[in-house]
Amino acid sequence: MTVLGCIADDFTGATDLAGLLARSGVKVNLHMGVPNAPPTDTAAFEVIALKCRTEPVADAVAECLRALDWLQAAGARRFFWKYCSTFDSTADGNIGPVAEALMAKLGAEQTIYCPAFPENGRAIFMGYLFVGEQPLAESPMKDHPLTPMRDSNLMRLLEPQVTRPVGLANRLVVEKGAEALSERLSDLKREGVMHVVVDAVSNDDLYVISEACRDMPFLTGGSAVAMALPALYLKDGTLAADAPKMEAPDLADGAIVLSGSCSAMTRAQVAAYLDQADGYRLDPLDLAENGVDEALAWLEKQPVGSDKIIYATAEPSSVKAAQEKLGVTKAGRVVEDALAALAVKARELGVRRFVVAGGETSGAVTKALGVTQLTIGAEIAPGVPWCFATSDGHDIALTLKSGNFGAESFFADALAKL
Ligand SMILES: Nc1ncnc2c1ncn2[C@@H]1O[C@H](COP(=O)(O)OP(=O)(O)OP(=O)(O)O)[C@@H](O)[C@H]1O
Ligand SMILES: O=C(O)[C@@H](O)C(=O)CO
Repeated sequence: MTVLGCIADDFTGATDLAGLLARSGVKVNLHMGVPNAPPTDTAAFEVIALKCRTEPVADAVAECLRALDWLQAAGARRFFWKYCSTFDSTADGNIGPVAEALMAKLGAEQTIYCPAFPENGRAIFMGYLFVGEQPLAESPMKDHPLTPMRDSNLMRLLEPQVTRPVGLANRLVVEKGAEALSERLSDLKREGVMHVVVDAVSNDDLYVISEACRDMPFLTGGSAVAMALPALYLKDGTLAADAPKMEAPDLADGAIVLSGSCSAMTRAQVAAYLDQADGYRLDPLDLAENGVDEALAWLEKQPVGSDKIIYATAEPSSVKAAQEKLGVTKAGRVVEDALAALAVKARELGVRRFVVAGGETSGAVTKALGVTQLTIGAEIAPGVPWCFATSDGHDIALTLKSGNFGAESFFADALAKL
């Protein structure tokens, strides 16, 4: 029986969530896109990865409603809407509009918003989101290529995205425990507050939130607020433990790193990996004019077993220059299309391990590889597991790294782990 049906707004976010849920030992199924076939052989936790973070609002809402239908058909009665731990969105959405549409369909009167992920330095205090020790809007997220985050206050970020009132359950309440939090949520509900931002600075806070909210029909947040749910459901017998961890299949040596993330952490990771690997830099302006042939030719010349990286990762000034010339959407698209084509070429050349950095990038690459379902393997860094899939009849391993996650040595760490 599916206990929790989850919808994630990008692919790295979905593997992050699936990896944290699987830490508990329960079975997690991860689908890339809404499956075409009706649910069969379902798991306690079903996660559907969408690529809707920066889609037009109406498209994102429609796709999430389709995902909800599928998850309901899988038997789920509780649902989780996973977005980024840095609340990546614009004033138009999509976090709020999707939440309101799913709530309307489910008849849910209230939900919580908790993007905190303490193991990765995301904390919420008095409704303000911090990245490490910096408020969100002072962190490198202010320069994100698609969703620059220029305010740190989650209530102010959410308000323009929803039609119903937004409130806060602050850390002073969470600190008092699950009962106090439940009371605060009930008080807010009586006042007509439908959308409640909940503070959390530690995993203990997240546990309290899970305890208080475990039976709400609809929850929203980053991955970490869902992490404690399996343990709670196991404890009260709602769930029996399975053995979900998949041993890595036997894979050939070939590996490649494909990076389309321009986050501060990915920039450091790319620089570190270039010390040991051969690299090819993609330039969006050149791609828009001349296409991807030169990069494909470079890839063909690399030995299949060598350490190699193809990256569009660039400093904010260079991203801005490309966006000014091409427009934000086209600059992103030429890079995503190129990395997708390069992934397919790499597979044709015998590469079987793919390390991909960036959520949009991961969406483009997995789509091009025809990957629709993944199983979860070992965790490389908090929120970044190895995943296994088949592509064109071959077993492959993929890790889809959220832009900001992992240590500086992440790419080498990932490949050393398989
Ligand atoms: N040099 C560049 N100039 C302009 N746009 C770029 C450049 N390099 C990458 N991009 C685009 O920037 C976007 C980066 O988004 P992506 O989601 O892949 O990374 P991220 O936001 O860092 O990761 P995450 O969503 O996991 O946090 C993509 O659309 C990518 O194509
Ligand atoms: O929550 C996060 O930070 C990540 O899982 C993510 O969504 C990155 O795109």
